[in-house]
Order: sequence, then structure tokens, then C-alpha cells
Amino acid sequence: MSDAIKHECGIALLRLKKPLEFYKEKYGSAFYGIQKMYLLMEKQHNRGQDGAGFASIKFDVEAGERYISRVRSNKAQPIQDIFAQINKRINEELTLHPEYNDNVKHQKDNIPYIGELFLGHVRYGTFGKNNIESVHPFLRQNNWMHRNLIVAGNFNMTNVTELFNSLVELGQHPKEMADTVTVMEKIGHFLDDEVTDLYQECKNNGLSKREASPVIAEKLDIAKILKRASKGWDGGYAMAGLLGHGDSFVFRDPAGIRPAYFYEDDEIVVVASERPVIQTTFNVPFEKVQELQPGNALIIKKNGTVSEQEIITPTVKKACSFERIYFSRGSDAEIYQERKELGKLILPEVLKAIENDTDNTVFSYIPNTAETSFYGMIEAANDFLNQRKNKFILDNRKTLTKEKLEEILSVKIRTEKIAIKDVKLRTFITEDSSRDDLVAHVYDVTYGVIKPTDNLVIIDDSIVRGTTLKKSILKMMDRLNPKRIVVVSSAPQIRYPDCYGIDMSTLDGFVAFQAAITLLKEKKMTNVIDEVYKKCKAQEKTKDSEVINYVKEIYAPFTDEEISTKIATLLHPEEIKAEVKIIYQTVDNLHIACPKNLGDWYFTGDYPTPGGNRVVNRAFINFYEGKNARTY
Ligand SMILES: NC(=O)CC[C@H](N)C(=O)O
Repeated sequence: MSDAIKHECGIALLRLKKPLEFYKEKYGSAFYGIQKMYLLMEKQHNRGQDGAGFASIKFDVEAGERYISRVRSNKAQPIQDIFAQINKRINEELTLHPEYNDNVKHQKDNIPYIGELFLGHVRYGTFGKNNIESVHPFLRQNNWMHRNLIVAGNFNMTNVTELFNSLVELGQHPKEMADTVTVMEKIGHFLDDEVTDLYQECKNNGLSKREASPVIAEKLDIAKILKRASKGWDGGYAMAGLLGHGDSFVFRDPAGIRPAYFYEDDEIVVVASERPVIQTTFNVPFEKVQELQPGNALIIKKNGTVSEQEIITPTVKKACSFERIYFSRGSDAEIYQERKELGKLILPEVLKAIENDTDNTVFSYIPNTAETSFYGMIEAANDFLNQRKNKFILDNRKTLTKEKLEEILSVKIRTEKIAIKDVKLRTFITEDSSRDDLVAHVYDVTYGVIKPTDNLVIIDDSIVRGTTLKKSILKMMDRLNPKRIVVVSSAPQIRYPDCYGIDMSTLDGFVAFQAAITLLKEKKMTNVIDEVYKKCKAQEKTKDSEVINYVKEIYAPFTDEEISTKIATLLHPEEIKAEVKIIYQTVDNLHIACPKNLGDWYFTGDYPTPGGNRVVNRAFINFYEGKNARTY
């Protein structure tokens, strides 16, 4: 991906079902859980680099002993940083007390972070800032064990302000306006209620406070709490939580927008945002890892029972297709095939752009995530070439000589590694535009493989803003003197903001939006822009479920190709000599390639929750009024 988009978060929840001695015996260490957590988080570092956090719970400790540990970091390498802190602490204890070394009980009693239940999070913020207070997991402490709540999530709610206000209405006084705090306090409120009710019940049955505690732990109905807490949530989420006494859950939104996968055996239960993370960390096959169903929660009671329960009736499944195109790791068996398919499906359009002249075309890709779709595109290109060869051979079979046949078979699809990312360079570059010359070098190119008669086809996963394309990639590729540069996007045009966990919430950042606005201006149709603004303004106070996405009218007068052509001119730096073409995947082909992830609101404007329409409405108003702000 050439545009740097901030996106996503990753969660990792791990429950050890056996006593810690078991892991010491079998795997050589009672710190097994911490080690696995490190892997689970590191294997998801793609999902969040603004911050990382870790929390753990020890089961069955004596009153007065610490049983919750947490560490968070927003440093440059946050995962490394938190595990360095954890290791340092553990090693200090072990050095100071050599007697702990082979004694699991001592370790559990005296060393923090070791425990039976863990929650990890890697963050890219979509709400608030990147201060340490915004880094998950969040902690809601209480002297009652059951009321301690630790929360982390991959989520974004479109209606945090309303949810915040409803807490205030409940008489609360939240100390922060962070979305995770709001969600946590919602759950916390109903958790308190439930604990109070259960205690009352125990009291009525003649139990003392002390006797009531384990009964409450056993009876605590997590599904009921989540049902009550999530009334009114509008967004995409995979919310994970731990309760002080040892229950835990992961809860997924009813449209399945955000991903969550889990695996269970008799030693562990694990949940993560991506399937291959679980596969590689625990060496389990693809089929053993299950997807948590939309609207459901995986509930892991302290006593070890695990159940998947419906919390909210699922709506039409609209799992985020961007997960497949770009965010999630391509090592997932399905995602790998899907990305290849994206590359295959776009080849016909590429062939049109190069007038079928594969002999004078070099195919390449933008590193690294587009590599898989490149493989697919090349497979399809080889099929195309073989058909051409077949036809020639069959048509000329009477006159064909050995030499001619060899010549025909020697023709190949030309693939080269053209673009090379100079990752380190980016760190020296600030937003300052006078540094454009430096920016141009963020990508370097391979010299000596392109002839002036060549087309250069380069595939990227998607084009959001196109800034890096314009400022670096196209400029550098033009230095190779190709006849024509064809930039291929394996995803459709990004036209509408996301509001479910990807940090792209303003319209004017999208090059497709800029192209549509430019076209409207050129064709003297600015009245459309004013009309849309009026309609958006008029429904500012309308109920979410009745809001209509009028921004579609901005794109409606134009075909996809017209917009792509305009994008090509917008991204075409003046000094470039080559002809530049831009090709996008169609939405239909996207759905063919990724049939399980039909969430496509950023391409189509069809939002899976009512709040989405409000967000796009606000985004347009902000654009029109010149405000540069997030829209949720
Ligand atoms: N990308 C995400 O899932 C972000 C989670 C949450 N909204 C935050 O900003 O912390």
C-alpha cells in the first residue's frame, strides 16, 4: 500500500484452562501464557502501532494480594516496550529470589503479569489522541472482585457522544471523553447492577457476603450484561473484556464488521483479530480456528466453560472487505487466495489499457501487501499469453518449424521488481511541502529493465489519497522512461469515509472525491455540490435510521471510468513524460473475489448501520464548510 492509512486495532485474549503447574511441566515454564501473548500481539503488529497494552489476572488469590497487572505503552515500538518492561520485572524478581525459579506457587504469589487470563491490544487510534491514557486495555477498578473490568477493543462507534450523554443521564460522571471509557462504563454500569442483584438474591437465601462471592462469580450472566450494555451501540466492534474474578468475553458487532476468531482445546481458549495469528502461535490447522459469529459473544467463565451466545440479532453480514484487501495478514489461507483473485479479475482491464501488448509490458507491484494480487494478475496474464500461443500454433500447425515453435514458447510475461520502499526515509520527512524532493525518494526504482517502448503496469492494493503515488512513485517510475504507466488498484475507488475502525473519516482526503468535485466544477455543475450540502444540512437533526446518504449524488453524474481518468490527471505531476492510466477494481469483482466480506461502504456508500449515514452526512457538511475534523 502506497498511502499510509492508520487503521484497525488488534485484540488477543488468552485463557489458560489448567493450573499453571501444568504448563511448567509440559512446556517448561509457568510463563507460557505471557510468551504466547507476546507472539499473539507481535503477529498482529500490522494492526496497530500507535500503542500496545497488556493485562493479566491471577485466579484465586488471597485478599490483599494483587491479582491484576497491566502495562501500556505509546512509545515508538510499543509491543517491544511493554514486553521489555514485563521481562525486566520478572527477571528482577527471579534474580532477587532464586528460590522462585522452580516454584510455580512462589512465582504466582510474588511475580506480576503471570496468571491464568490475559488480554492484549495493539492500537491505531480512531478516537481522541495518541496519549498513554488512550492506550488499551482500560481498567475499571473496584474493591469487589467481580466488578473489576478490563476492556480492550477493535472498534469505532458512530455515536460515542450520544452514548456518553446517556451515561451522564444515568447519573454518572465519566472522567474521560474516550470512546473506550464510554463503552467500558456502559458495560460496567450493568455489571454493577447484575452483581448487586445477585448479591441481593444470595442475601435473601441467607448467605453471608463472603459466602456470596463465589456464588456471584458462578452465576454472573455475562450475556445479560452485554445485552443491556450494548443497547444503542452503533458501530463496528470486537470488544474484549476480563472481569476481576476470571470471567472473560469477546463480543462482535451484529453486522460482523470487525473480525474475531477463536480456538479452544483442553489447555487454552484464545481469541484474536486474525485467524493465522492463532494458527501460527499454537500450531493449529485452519479448520480448527472458528470465526466468532456476528452479534455473538464468546463467553469464557472462570470455571472453564466456554459458550458462544447471541447478544444482538445479527443483521446482514457486512464484514469489512478492507481486511481482506489490505489490513489482515496475507498468510491467511483464504485471504491469500482472495488477494490473488483480485489480481486475476482485474487483468482484462489491464489488457485493454496496454492494448493487449504483453510483449512490451513490464508488470510489477508496490511493496509489500500488493504482492499477492500481483501473483494473481501474473497467473491470469500467463493464461492470456498461453491462449495466444495456442492459437498461433494451431493456426500454423502445418508450417511450424522447430525454431519457430521455440521462438513462440520463449515469449514470457515480463515481471520485475520495480518499486522499492525506502522505509527509513519516511521518518525524516515531516509534513513540510518544501521537502517534496525528499518525499519523492520514499520509493526507489530499479534501473535498466524498462525500454522506452514499454508499458509499465504497477499494482497496488488501493489508492486512498494518492499522495505517495503523485509525489513519489509516479515521479520515480517516470525516470525509467516507459511509454505508459498503468497504475492498477486491486480495490475499487474509495469514495466514502469509514466510521468503524479505520481512521479515514474526511471526504476531501479521497482522491476519488476530489476527482468527482473537479469534474462537477469543470462541467459547470457546482449546483449539485450546493444541493447536496442543502440536503445534508436539512437532515442534520434527522433520526439516524432516516438519514439518506446524499453524497452519492456527487458521484452519480459520472461513470467509474470518468472518475478514474480524472484521478489519473489529478495524480499526474506536470513534469511526467509518460502517459498515466489508473484502473480500479469494480465492486462486483471485489465481491466475487472476497465473497465472505461484503462490507463495502467506503466504495459504495451503503453503510451497514444507520450511524454510517449520519457520519457521511456530517463529513460532507464539514467538507463544504471547510472544517477538517473527524466526523464521529
Ligand atoms: N482502530 C480501532 O479499533 C480503535 C479503537 C478505539 N476506537 C480507539 O481509538 O482507541
